[in-house]
Amino acid sequence: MSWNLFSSWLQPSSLDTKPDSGTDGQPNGHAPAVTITNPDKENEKTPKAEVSKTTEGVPTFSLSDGDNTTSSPETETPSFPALNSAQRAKPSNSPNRMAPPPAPTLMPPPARPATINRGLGPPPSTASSLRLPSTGPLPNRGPPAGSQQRVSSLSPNGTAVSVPNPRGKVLLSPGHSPMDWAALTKSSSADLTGVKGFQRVTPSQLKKMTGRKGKPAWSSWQGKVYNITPYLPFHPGGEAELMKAAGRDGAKLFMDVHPWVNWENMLGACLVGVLVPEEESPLEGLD
Ligand code: HEM
Repeated sequence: MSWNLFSSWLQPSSLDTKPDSGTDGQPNGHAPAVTITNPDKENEKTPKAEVSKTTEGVPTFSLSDGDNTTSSPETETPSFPALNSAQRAKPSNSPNRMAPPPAPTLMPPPARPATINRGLGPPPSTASSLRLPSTGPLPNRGPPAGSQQRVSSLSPNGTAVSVPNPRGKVLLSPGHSPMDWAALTKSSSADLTGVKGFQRVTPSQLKKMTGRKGKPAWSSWQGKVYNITPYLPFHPGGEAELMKAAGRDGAKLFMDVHPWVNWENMLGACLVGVLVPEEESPLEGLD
C-alpha cells in the first residue's frame, strides 16, 4: 500500500528525468506503457531489460493498464493526492484553475455632473474652473457677458470698448461705472439728494421734477421719493431709459426691465423724502 503511494507520487518527476520517456507528446507516465504495447519487437532487439523491468516493476500502475489516453488522477488513487492538494487540482477538468484570475470588475467612474451653463458665457474652460464658485442668484454673479463692467475690465488701456450689446446697455463714460457709483454713494461728503432735510412730497410736486427746465429728476418707489439726477450718467441702461421714470412712480418701469436690481440699495443716498397725499401741505420752496 505504501509502495503504491510512493511510486505514484514520484512518477511524474522520475519519468521526466528519463531521456527516452515521454517524448511522444503524451502525458507523463505513458512512456512505459508504449514499450509494453510493443513487446514483440522491442524485447527481441535489445536487452532493454531495464525498461521492461521498470514497466514490470510497476504492474500496479493503473496508467499501463490500457488507459493511455487520459491520465485523470481522479481515476487513480482516490486517497492520494489529497482532495485539496495542488497535485490533484493541477490536471483538473477546469482549465481555468491555472489561468490568472479574472480582472476584477471595476465600477465605472461616476458620470461627470452636467455642466451648469447659465448662459453667462462660453462653456467652462480650465481657467473658468478656477473661478470662485458662486451659488448666489443670477444678478449677484457679477455683470452679465457683454455688460459694461466686463467690457471695461477687459479693456487693456482702461477705456471702454464698444461691443454688441443685445440687452441695450450703453457705453458709460469713464468714471461712471457701477463701482464708481457705489463709491460715490458711500462717500459721506456727497449730497445726492439735492434738498435739505427729509421732504414730504405730493404727487403734483413729484410730477414737476422731470429733470428738465432746470428741475431735478425725481422718481418714486414704494412711497419714497428719490433724486435720480446724479445717477443718470451711471445708469447702465442709459440716461434716456432712466429718464422715463422721472416725475412719476418708476416702480413698474423698473421692475419690467430688471426686477433683480435693488433700487433702495443703489439709490439710498438719493432719498429725498416720502410721498404724501395731495391734500397735505406741499413743501416750501419746491415750486
Ligand atoms: C430709477 C432706478 C433705476 C436703477 C437704480 C437702475 C439700475 C440699473 C442697473 C444696475 C442696471 C444694470 C443691470 C444689470 O447689469 O443686470 C440697469 C440696466 C438697465 N436699466 Fe435700469 N435702473 C433704474 C431705472 C430704470 C428705468 C426706469 C428703466 C427704463 C424705463 C431702466 C432701463 C434699463 C435698461 C434698458 C438696462 C439695460 C438692460 C439690462 O441691464 O437688462 N432702468 N439699470
